[in-house]
Amino acid sequence: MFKEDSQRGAAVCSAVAELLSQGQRAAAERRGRRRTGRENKEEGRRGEETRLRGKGQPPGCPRRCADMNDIKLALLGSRGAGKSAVLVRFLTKRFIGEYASNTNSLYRKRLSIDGRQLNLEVFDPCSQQNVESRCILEEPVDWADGFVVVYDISDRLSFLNAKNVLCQIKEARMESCKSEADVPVCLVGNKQDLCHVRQVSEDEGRSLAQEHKCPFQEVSAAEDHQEISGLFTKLIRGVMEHLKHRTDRRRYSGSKSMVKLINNVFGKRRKSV
Ligand SMILES: Nc1nc2c(ncn2[C@@H]2O[C@H](COP(=O)(O)OP(=O)(O)OP(=O)(O)O)[C@@H](O)[C@H]2O)c(=O)[nH]1
Repeated sequence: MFKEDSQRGAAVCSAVAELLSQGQRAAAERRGRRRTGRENKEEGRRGEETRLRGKGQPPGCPRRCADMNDIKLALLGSRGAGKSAVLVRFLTKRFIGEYASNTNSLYRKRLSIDGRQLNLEVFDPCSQQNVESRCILEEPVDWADGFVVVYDISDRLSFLNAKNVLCQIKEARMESCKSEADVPVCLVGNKQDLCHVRQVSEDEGRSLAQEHKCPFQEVSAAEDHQEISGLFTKLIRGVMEHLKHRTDRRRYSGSKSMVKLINNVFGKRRKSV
């Protein structure tokens, strides 16, 4: 059981590290510096799908007005919790059933919320990669504006992982941006249709969300679209509000410490390359 827990923890760690490493490449592009051979190689390997667009401004600068319409979210959670299913339900209203687990995906969609045209990007990391080489962060990162943390109500370990992830996000935020409001996050208890084999009560989910002051919803990606849509819309509104009030995006140290903290929890040591 411990081994499985540690594997799941490693998977979450991998997801965050991958997210951060993508932000690192985007930050490098923004600074307009030449990328190293290693970065070019990695970029080529991952292909177009996960490539991020540079914004032409250095990390730490406030967003320009146009950028306020670019919303970036990331899904985090245990392997098999239903991250892809939840996301695809939101984006396409469909439930496909099986999703590729061995690739990272960056989904893009234009949508309108409260009369504003938004460019949404959602990063859905694969949680099965080798963690060893990925828990490394040495450059500024500036990517996700909000997080969706997903667990499976029929899998207690996935709930415990979600708890850890929420703590990491909070701690990293406090460390990097003391004066800033918490980063928008929502907690999703997926697979509500499996309530006959439930291992996590709805009250537990709700009280965890209250503890972290984030919205919570139990959903079934297999059966329902409305609740998932409502949850994402709420999160995106939160991100829009958050971006409006944010003038200083000092994610550098926060992102570094996020990886460090996650590594601490899951027993990984930082390495240099
Ligand atoms: N019964 C039920 N099954 C679901 C639901 N959502 C997802 N699943 C199933 O759970 C399995 C995992 O779903 P994914 O969306 O691939 O989970 P994931 O978190 O993206 O997994 P990784 O990509 O491996 O990290 C798939 O077989 C889905 O069909 C749900 O709401 N109800």
